[in-house]
Order: sequence, then structure tokens, then C-alpha cells
Amino acid sequence: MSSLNPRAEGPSSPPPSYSAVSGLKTPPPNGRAGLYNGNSSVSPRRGKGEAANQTQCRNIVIYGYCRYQDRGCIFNHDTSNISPSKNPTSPGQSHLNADMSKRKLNVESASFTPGQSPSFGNAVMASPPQSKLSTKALEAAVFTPRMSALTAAAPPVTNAPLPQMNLMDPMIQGTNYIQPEIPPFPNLSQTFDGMSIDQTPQNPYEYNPVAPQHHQQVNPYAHQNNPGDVYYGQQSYQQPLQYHLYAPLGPHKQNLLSFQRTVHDIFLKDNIREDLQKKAEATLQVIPSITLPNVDSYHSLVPLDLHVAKPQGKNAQPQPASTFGHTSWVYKATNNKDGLVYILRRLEGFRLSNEKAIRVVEHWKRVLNANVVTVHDAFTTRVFGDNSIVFVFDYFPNAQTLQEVHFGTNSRYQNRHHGTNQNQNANTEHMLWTYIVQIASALKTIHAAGLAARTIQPNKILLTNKNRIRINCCSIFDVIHYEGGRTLLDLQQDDYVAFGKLILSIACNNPHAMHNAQKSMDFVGRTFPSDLKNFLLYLFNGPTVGVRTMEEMFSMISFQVIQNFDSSLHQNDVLESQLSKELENARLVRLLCKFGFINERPEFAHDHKWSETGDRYLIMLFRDYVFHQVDENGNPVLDLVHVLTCLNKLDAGTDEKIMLVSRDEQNCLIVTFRELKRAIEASFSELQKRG
Ligand SMILES: Nc1ncnc2c1ncn2[C@@H]1O[C@H](COP(=O)(O)OP(=O)(O)OP(=O)(O)O)[C@@H](O)[C@H]1O
Repeated sequence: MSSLNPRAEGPSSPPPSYSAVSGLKTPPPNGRAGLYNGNSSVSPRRGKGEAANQTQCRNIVIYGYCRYQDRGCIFNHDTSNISPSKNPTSPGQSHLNADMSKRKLNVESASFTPGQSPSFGNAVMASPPQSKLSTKALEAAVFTPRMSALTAAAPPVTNAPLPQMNLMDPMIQGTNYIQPEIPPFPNLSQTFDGMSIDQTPQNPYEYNPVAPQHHQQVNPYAHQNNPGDVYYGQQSYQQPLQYHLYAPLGPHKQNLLSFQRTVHDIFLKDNIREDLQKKAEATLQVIPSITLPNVDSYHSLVPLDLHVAKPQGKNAQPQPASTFGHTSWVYKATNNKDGLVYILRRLEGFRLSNEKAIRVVEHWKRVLNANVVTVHDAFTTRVFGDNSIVFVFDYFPNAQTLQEVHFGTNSRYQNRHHGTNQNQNANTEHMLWTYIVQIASALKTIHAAGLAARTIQPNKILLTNKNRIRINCCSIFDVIHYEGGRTLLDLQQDDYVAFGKLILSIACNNPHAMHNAQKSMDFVGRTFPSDLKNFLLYLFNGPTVGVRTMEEMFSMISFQVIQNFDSSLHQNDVLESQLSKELENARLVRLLCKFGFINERPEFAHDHKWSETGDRYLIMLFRDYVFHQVDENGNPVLDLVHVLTCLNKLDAGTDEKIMLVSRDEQNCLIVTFRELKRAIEASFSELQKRG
């Protein structure tokens, strides 16, 4: 378990002037020599002139040197009077030695001096490095640590010179110096408990999260290990996120007592996080090797329609006509006016014969329904070297068409034989009703706006989440068949029939179910409850008198509508509770940001008003208390629960008292979270005033 003694490291801190804390005159909590100096007061701020030069500098005692020696440190730097027990090289201080040896090559160190003993003598640190180099060593190439461009570009932490090391030098070879391996990119997605696990995939394509599952076979851009792959260049600089780190690690729930929690219980569910991250990645995806022109105010076009490789240029073969009778292209693109990502659907070789046709899109822009992909604009363009018409739609990352989901080559429904398994039938029925309610809702809005959808078919309905569908490509038929001569009523009645065909094909798990409608309907009657068959009969045949109407249609599915509404509310509740978990995290991150702003500001390092007054000192010690705990063997304690508990108590400003120990282990402070909170707020507002 964690000890309450922060690791003794770093320079000896200036004595605090914090007055709100009370002294503690107890024996040292961990029994370490010198942890508590019973003679010193708890707020032992010294008068500066008061015989300071008589007092041994603690940096010398602990580290053997003081980097402020020539920069105004007023304490005594004579090393001759350090007693062996205080000498850092003594065995009793092995933890300090280990710490110091770690610090020997950091950016704050003086240049490395080969030939010196590894001990931390003052002379070694103070002597100029060049004077000790052998001739051979001087001729050798200067060692440059391997760093990624990112790391190399990072600004230096201090103005101190970086250590220059010579790998040819036998001293260095003899001391087992290992060339630092700096990972090319920091992995920001690692979970807390996955921090120490290095599971960097050998082959990033195995983890390519950008290409959705369904694209991996059919997408010519997602061939794994293919250097010709257009994603290849991109992968070379973009490290894929390591989703496997989200796998819930043990101990699993059943092994825990009811009040115990795993890290995964504290944060957003892994599957939601992964889904959202994949979507964000897909949204930001670019393919640098494909050069497409900017279209109107849209740039960074990325083709999404990857079912067939569509070559461009002089030798390009004509592409098969799409649903719309023209070769169609789907691009993801960013609008430079609002910075949002949209879908551009281009119909190649389309010449607009009537200006009024394109204005139909204005009506469609007003159709706002959660099950319709909103159309934003339509315009003609010649930037592709032909007459094209472009429709702008909302973009839903990683969306799949129902064609791909249910009838695609990789469809998980591919080998299902509906009708044989009761559980499967129940699931399929639930899914069918969910689809039915959503499409009915979309059609209600569309028909109420005096329009007809005209695209109720599997390849024009998008699945954007589990069982969440949206009718795509609305308005296109209205523009390209502007003078089609068909009445609105006809077109709307066609929507009902298309609706029936879609549901029948999914129910039978066969895209050609309509080829033998009678047989398919019999199958539905046998497999699912009769209300589904009756509903389909209504869509195909309509009522005995008159035409199909929304009111009649909804009266047949009212029970399903209510059930769907209820599930949707439940889903809403689940998402809200997930959101609230992240809300807490956001609060804690803001608190951590305050810490970051306040602690160890280099520009105020010599500003006594800032760095030596009680508040800052207290906050620094508290930071050590929260994050730098060590166990009884001096090993770091990575206890997330301790961190979260402390931060929450700090945020609440509780009256609970904790003991903070100074880094040199000479002072203990008893302080409440309330006082700490006040100190942080005071320091932060002072920073704001200075800023
Ligand atoms: N609004 C959208 N948001 C996100 N992705 C979309 C959107 N519209 C289309 N897509 C993507 O583009 C792909 C191709 O869509 P498209 O409508 O062209 O399907 P298709 O089966 O190729 O039809 P067609 O034969 O008419 O070209 C879909 O699989 C989908 O992944």
C-alpha cells in the first residue's frame, strides 16, 4: 500500500512561510533518519541575512552540488564539513544515490565528463567536460539520441546545455549506457492501468481503425501491408490508436466486493469511447496521395465510394451507372466556411437543363428529421473536367449502407437462415420494427413537407449506429428527373411500396426476395408474428378503398412506435450517465490544469514572492503527496484511486487533514483540503492577475 511519504527527490525546497499550518512534533512516520527535525519550527522560514552563509546548503548535502551556487544561493557551499552520514554516497542514502544517478544525464546536468568516477563528486559536476576527453574520444562522432521529429521539435526545458556523450568512450561503454529509445509519438489514448504495457503493434495495418470492418475487404485503399496502398503513406506518419488497450483488464467484477470498483467503472465505457474515437479518426482522415480539386468552398476531398477501383484520367474506363443513371462519386470534404465535414455526392456527366430543377433542394433543406440525411446544397461544377452536379449532405463517419450491412460480402447476416432459430427470429423481428418505425417517421416528415423520398432502397439507407438508420440521397431524383411528369401522390405511394420491398428483403435476408413475392410473404407469415405480415400487405396493396395514408400506416404500428420510443429514452439515460462520468473527469482535468499552471513556473523560479511563499510551497508538496507517493521500498505507487480521492476532496474543500512532508524530509505540515483549495485558488487568481 502507499506510504504517505512523497519520494525525496528534487532540490531542497525553500522553507515555507505558510502560516495556516500547524506543527507536528512526532517521531518520523517511516523511521527514516532525518525525516523530522524536532528543533525546526514547522514554518521555518529563515531571515535571509541571518547567518545564512554559516548554514550548509541542503543541495550540497543531498546532491553534492547546488546549481544556484553561482546564481545567488546564500547558503554555505563548502563540502568539506559534510559528515559521512550526510554524504550522499553513504550506503544509508542509497535511495538518494539511485535518484542522483538517474539525474546525472538529464538536461539540467553539466556536460558529461568521461573518465570520472560514477560517484557524484562536486568536482566532476563542476569541471569543464572538454578538459577530460581523450584524443580518441574527441575524434569520435558526437552521439545524437534518436528522437522523433516531434520530440526533437519540442522546446528545451531549460537553458542548460544538453549533455554531449561519446559512445566510443570506453567509460560510457563500460557503464552499460543504453541508447534512449524514445517512442515516435506519445500514445495519448493509453488508459491509466495500461501505462506500463508496451503493446505497440508490429504491423499498424492490423490495427487500422480507419478502415471500417466492412471496408477492409472491398476497400482498395485498405489493403494491408501493401506499400502501394494509398493509406500506406499516411500510416507511415500516423500511429494508429491502440484500441486493444481498452480491453477491460481484470480483476473482473465477480471477483470484487460490491463496494469495489475497477478503473473501467470510473470512465466512459470502452466501447463507446472506441466508437467515438474511430468516428473522429474517420472524420479527420485524409489521403495525401490522392489529389482532388477543391470544389466550391470544399477542400480536402476523400473518396468514400470504394467498392470498385475507379481509375481517373485519359485511360479511365467508363464506370457503371449508379442508382441515379450517372456515374456517381461520394467524397468526404471539409467546408472552409464553417470547418465542418460534409459529403459531396457528384453525378458525373450531368448537364442541368432547367435552372428551376436545382431549386428543389431549397425545399429539401427544410426537411429536418433524425432519420433523413440532411441535404445542404446542390450546385453544378466543371472543376472535375466535365459537367458534374454536386449534392452536399451531412457526413456520418463510418456509416454503412443497409446493402453492405445485410447483403454485403462481409455481412454478418450472410450465413443466417432466418426462421430456424427462435432467438435469432426475435432479434430480427426487433430490428425490423426498429427500421420500420424510423423509416415511417422519416416518410411522415417528408410527405408532410410535400415531397417524396424516392430512395427507399438498401443502398441508399445508411446505418450510422446500432439499429440507427437514415434515408440518404433525398432530393437527387427530384433534381435529375425534374420534368419526370409524375404526380406527388404517385411518388409518395411508390415510397410505401419501396418501404415494403426493403423490409421484405431484410426479413427474408435476401435482396431478391421480391422476385418471388408470394413465397417471401409466406416465409414472413411463418417466421414472424402476423402483424408484420399485415403491415407488409398494407404497404404493397394499400387499403381496399383509397390510397395509403400516414395515419393508417401509423395506426398499424402504434405499439411498436411506443416501444421504440421507450427504448430510445432508456438509451438516452444510459448515454447521460456515461456522459456524467466524463463530466467528473473534465472537472478533475480543469483542476489538474490549475496545478500545471501554478507548479514550477520557470519564469517565476527566482521570484521570491512567487516561489517561496507558503501557498506555492504547499501546493508543490501537495502535488508530491498526490502523485509522487512511494512505497516502503521507495518504488513509485501508481494508485489512481488515491489520486482521484485527493482531487475530489480538494475540489470539495473538505476539512479532512493530511500530512505533507517536505522533499528534503525535514519538515511536516498538517493541512486541510479546505486550506489547500484556498491556496490553489489564491495562486491561480494571482497568476491571472499577472497574465
Ligand atoms: N452521408 C454519408 N455519410 C457518410 N458516409 C456516406 C454518406 N453517404 C454515403 N456514404 C458512404 O459512401 C459509400 C457509398 O455510398 P453510395 O450511396 O454511393 O452507395 P453505393 O452502394 O455505391 O450506391 P450506388 O450504386 O448508387 O453508387 C457508403 O458505403 C457509405 O459508406
